[in-house]
Amino acid sequence: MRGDFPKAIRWENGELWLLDQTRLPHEVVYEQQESAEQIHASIHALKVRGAPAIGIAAAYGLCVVLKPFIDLPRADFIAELQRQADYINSSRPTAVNLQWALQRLRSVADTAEGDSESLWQTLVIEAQAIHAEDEALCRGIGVHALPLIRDGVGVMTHCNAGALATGGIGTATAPLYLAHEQGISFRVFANETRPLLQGSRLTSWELHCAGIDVTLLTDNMAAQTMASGAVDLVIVGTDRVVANGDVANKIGTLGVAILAKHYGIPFYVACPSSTIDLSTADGTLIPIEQRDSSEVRRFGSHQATLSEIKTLNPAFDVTPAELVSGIITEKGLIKPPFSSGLAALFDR
Ligand SMILES: CSC[C@@H](O)[C@@H](O)C(=O)COP(=O)(O)O
Repeated sequence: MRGDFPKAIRWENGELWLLDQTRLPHEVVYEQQESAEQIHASIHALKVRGAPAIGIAAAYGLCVVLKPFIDLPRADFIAELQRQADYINSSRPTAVNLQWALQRLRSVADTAEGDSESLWQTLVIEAQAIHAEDEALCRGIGVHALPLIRDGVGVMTHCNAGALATGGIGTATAPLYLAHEQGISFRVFANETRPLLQGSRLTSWELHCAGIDVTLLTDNMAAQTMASGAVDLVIVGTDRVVANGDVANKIGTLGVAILAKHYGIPFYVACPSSTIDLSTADGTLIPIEQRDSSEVRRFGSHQATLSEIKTLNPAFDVTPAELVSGIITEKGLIKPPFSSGLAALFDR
């Protein structure tokens, strides 16, 4: 991946700047985030998106929001922290990294010594640690998934689990970037990902910028492409993996997994351990974000149907564990049955 590729999140001199991903690939514009309402809106509108990136942005965002309160007595500062964290956490329900990152800051506040100002500095250090760790976790995922990318393979992916969705080289894309660096020749099929087109606007753009051979498909071309024999494996990211190995990811992932099963193509999920939620037993308990109907009625900025037509717009679906061939984390590849392998990641 080229060093000058735009980063999703920049923390500079105590300021939070987010790349507005809704304008990609045509415009690269950063917006400074200055209030809780703005941060909430940026996450909800998918200006920053992808599970790890949402967590990082929320952690920095909480620091931005708390800065004006550093003169408060410590107990009042902590009360404000809890209130603002709850508010930012309500911006999107499915990606567990959002609550995970905010919980890390809450826990720091519970244990750190000192007045509100020094507590604020500690929160900033924790947010920076979350960001730096995510960069390392992406690379770790890439190292463990690299053996899957053999010379000549075709890889299908869905949505964007790339650099734009993380603090590093992405999750599903991490082995692709490493394989490309090593001169391995492979081909990527990026599903367009209706309704918000993360596959066409983001994944195909970021892989193309890196010089990776990427072919864009509309979502309804996935079956035919698999049937043609062009796809050797699927790798997707995830917003939440739960204790039994069920996987929530962008709407359409479940269909790709069912197709992969039909054609005997391995279906892998790549994620950092921060996306694993052992407190949720199975996928039926994962909250699925329902988004505004207007996103389905539109194609890009074009109104594609009548505004009175009813729609469905779940932003995510849940792929049952039995359709997943392996879960790749920074610690290695977990094979089914997943419950014990996932628990072992957390020494349980
Ligand atoms: C490494 S990101 C993994 C997932 O967050 C990604 O696949 C995804 O579904 C993103 O959805 P989005 O709605 O764009 O935030």
